[in-house]
Amino acid sequence: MLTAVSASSQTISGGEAALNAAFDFASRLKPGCHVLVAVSGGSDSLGLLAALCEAADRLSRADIRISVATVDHGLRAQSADEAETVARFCATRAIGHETLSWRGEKPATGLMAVARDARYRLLADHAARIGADVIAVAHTLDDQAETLEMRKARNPDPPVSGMAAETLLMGHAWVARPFLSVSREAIRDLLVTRDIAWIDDPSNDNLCYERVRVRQALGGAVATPGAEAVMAGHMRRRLSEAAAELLVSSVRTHGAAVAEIDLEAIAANPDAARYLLKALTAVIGGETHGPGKTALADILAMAEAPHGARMTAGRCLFERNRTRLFMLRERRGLESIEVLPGTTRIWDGRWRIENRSGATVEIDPAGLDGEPVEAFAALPSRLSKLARLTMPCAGQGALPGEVGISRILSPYQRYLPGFDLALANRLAEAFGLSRFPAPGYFGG
Ligand SMILES: Nc1ncnc2c1ncn2[C@@H]1O[C@H](COP(=O)(O)OP(=O)(O)OP(=O)(O)O)[C@@H](O)[C@H]1O
Repeated sequence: MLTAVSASSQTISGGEAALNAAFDFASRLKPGCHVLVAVSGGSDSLGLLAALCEAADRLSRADIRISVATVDHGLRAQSADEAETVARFCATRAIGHETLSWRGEKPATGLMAVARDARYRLLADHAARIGADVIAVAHTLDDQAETLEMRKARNPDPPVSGMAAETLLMGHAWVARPFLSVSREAIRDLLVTRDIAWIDDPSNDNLCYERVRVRQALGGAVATPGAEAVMAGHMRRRLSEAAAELLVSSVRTHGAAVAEIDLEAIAANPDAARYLLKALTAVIGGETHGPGKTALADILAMAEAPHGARMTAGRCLFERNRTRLFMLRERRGLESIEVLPGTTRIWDGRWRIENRSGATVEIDPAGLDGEPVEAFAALPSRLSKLARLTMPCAGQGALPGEVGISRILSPYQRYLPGFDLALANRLAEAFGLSRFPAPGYFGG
C-alpha cells in the first residue's frame, strides 16, 4: 500500500545540495532546451522536478521548457492514482504532464528488469514524440552507492563503475541523472522546506529485492561510494577511449561480421585490449554483455601464445595465426526465425530484419551455395566460408527490396552509458553504421 508522506517539521538543512545540483544542471542546458522529467511521485523524482523548476526560475531561464511523464506499469492497484497525483501536482504549476501506460505482456519472472526496460522505452518514445532534448531521472547518491555494492558483489575487480551521469536510451534518447551526487536525505529536506508531499512506496522496504537488502546493509553510508563512483566513471571513460583508439589503429572488419586484430597491438595495450575484446565479442556474438573475466583472460592468453590456436567464447570463434587474431560468430546456436508482414525482428542479436512485404518471411543462416560474399574475400578461405555460414539469409519468396537487413550493435542497442560513447561510435563506423547521436542538451 502507498502512503502519502506530508511535509512535517523535521530538522531542515534547506536541501541546498539538491538545489545546487539542479542549478548546475539547469545553468548548463542549451538555450531553449526541452527537458522531460520522469516523475513517479516518490521523493527523489518529485524533488528533482521541484528543484529544476526553482533553478530555472531563479536563473531566469524562461527558455527552458519542462515537461513531465509518469509511467503507469499497471502492476499495483494504486498505480493509476499515483500517476493522477503527479498529474495534479503538475497542473497546479502549469507543467505539461502525460501518463504513459505499460500495456505489454507482464512476465512471471524477472518482472522488475522487464518493467524497467518498458519504462525506459515508453519514456524514450514519448521524448521523441514531444521533441524533448533530454530525459531527467532522479537517481541519487544512495542509488549509486547501492548499485556499486551490487556490481562489486558480482565483479570484484576494479574499476567497477556505477550508473553513468548520462545514458543513451534505445539508440536515440539521452537520459541525464542530475542528482547522482545528492543524497536522498537532502532531497527530502528540500521537499519539506517547500511543503511538498511525496508518495512513499513500501516496496522500497521489501527485503525480497536485492537493492533493498543492500540499502539496509549500507545503513546510509553513501558518501565514500559516491566519490568512488565518480572515480570509476572517469577510469571507465579513459579505458573506453583507449579501446576506441586501439580499434581504429589495429582492427580491420570484414562484412560487419569478422574482426581481424593485430596481435602486437594487443600485447602492447593489455588493458585497452581487454576492454575492446569484451565489446567486440558482444557485438560479433550478438549479446548484450561481453564475456566474463575468465573467458577474457583465456582469449588474451590465446592471443599471447607463441603458436596458432583457436577457441570459442561468448558465441564467437577466435582463431589466430602468427600475427593476427580473427573473431567471428561461431556456427553453434544460429536459429531460424519468422518475420511477420510489416514487422521488424532482430535475428541472432546482430541483424535487424524489416519485412516490408505482405507475406511472412523466414530468416535462416546462409548456406554455402550462391555467390561468395565479396566482403570476406580478403580472409583466409576457410574463415571466409565459415563467416558466410553465420550470415542471415531471407528464405524463398522474399523479393529484394522487400526485406531490409541491417546491422545492430547489441551491447548498445538499449543502454549506452555516456562513458562508452567514443568506443560505441568507433564500433559503429567499423561495422558500417551511423554514429550514435551526441548528448546535445548542454550548450553555451
Ligand atoms: N513509474 C515511473 N514513472 C516515471 N518515472 C519513473 C518511474 N519509476 C521510476 N522513474 C524514474 O526513474 C528514477 C529511478 O527510479 P528507480 O530507482 O525506481 O529505478 P529502478 O527500477 O531502480 O531502475 P533503474 O535504476 O535501472 O533506472 C526515478 O527517480 C524516476 O526519475
